Amino acid sequence: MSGPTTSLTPPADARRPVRHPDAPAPGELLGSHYDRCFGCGGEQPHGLHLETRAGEGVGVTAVFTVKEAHQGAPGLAHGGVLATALDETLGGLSWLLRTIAVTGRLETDYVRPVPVGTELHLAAEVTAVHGRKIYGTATGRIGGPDGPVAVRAAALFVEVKVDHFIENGRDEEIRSAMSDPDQIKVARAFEVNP
Ligand SMILES: CCCCCCCCCC(=O)SCCNC(=O)CCNC(=O)[C@H](O)C(C)(C)COP(=O)(O)OP(=O)(O)OC[C@H]1O[C@@H](n2cnc3c(N)ncnc32)[C@H](O)[C@@H]1OP(=O)(O)O
Repeated sequence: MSGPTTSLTPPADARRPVRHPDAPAPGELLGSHYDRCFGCGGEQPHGLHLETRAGEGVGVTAVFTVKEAHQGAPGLAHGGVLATALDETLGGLSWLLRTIAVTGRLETDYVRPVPVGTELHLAAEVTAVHGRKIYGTATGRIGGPDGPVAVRAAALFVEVKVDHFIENGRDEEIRSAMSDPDQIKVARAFEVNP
């Protein structure tokens, strides 16, 4: 069979994830990796404005407030928006490994409806690493970190170099990002072997 292995179960010889020694301290706000990001960008008016913090171990937490613009059914969050919130939270794990990685696969379970106005408390952790593959899980709870689980995800991220974005992104945004010293700083922070 050709094509990628799509299993979200880490292989038997996967290694335990290790928090990078220079990872942000537990509780520290990670900040946005790109200010126009739909998930976390402060300059993205249509975005989710997710704020993610480093957690203990190789974990992060985030809070997403479901707004009127995030509806699918009347008064309820759209499933795709919730998947985005999970994806973005899982993306924040890059800061703890100090590895740039993109989503290869994301599986989402929708456990209960999420009304507009809800504060969704998200938590994600890396569960295993195998070569360039980073396995993670995430949950979203209603109203607080111990609230009822509304959504769950399992994901496989694949490590990439900064070139992944330079080679594939639209020229206009790449040029703008490359001329922004803050953006260069973010990219450098992840480049363990520049
Ligand atoms: C600065 C931080 C930036 C963080 C951004 C966070 C934003 C939130 C997260 C996102 O939404 S990222 C955007 C959505 N994702 C993408 O746009 C990724 C699009 N896909 C790709 O670019 C490529 O398919 C990918 C980089 C994922 C893989 O291509 P490669 O050619 O680099 O990988 P390769 O085919 O060599 O596979 C490497 C390993 O990963 C496995 N793999 C690759 N794609 C997979 C997949 N889709 N599902 C499962 N496994 C996959 C593959 O089987 C293989 O496993 P083995 O090492 O065991 O052989």
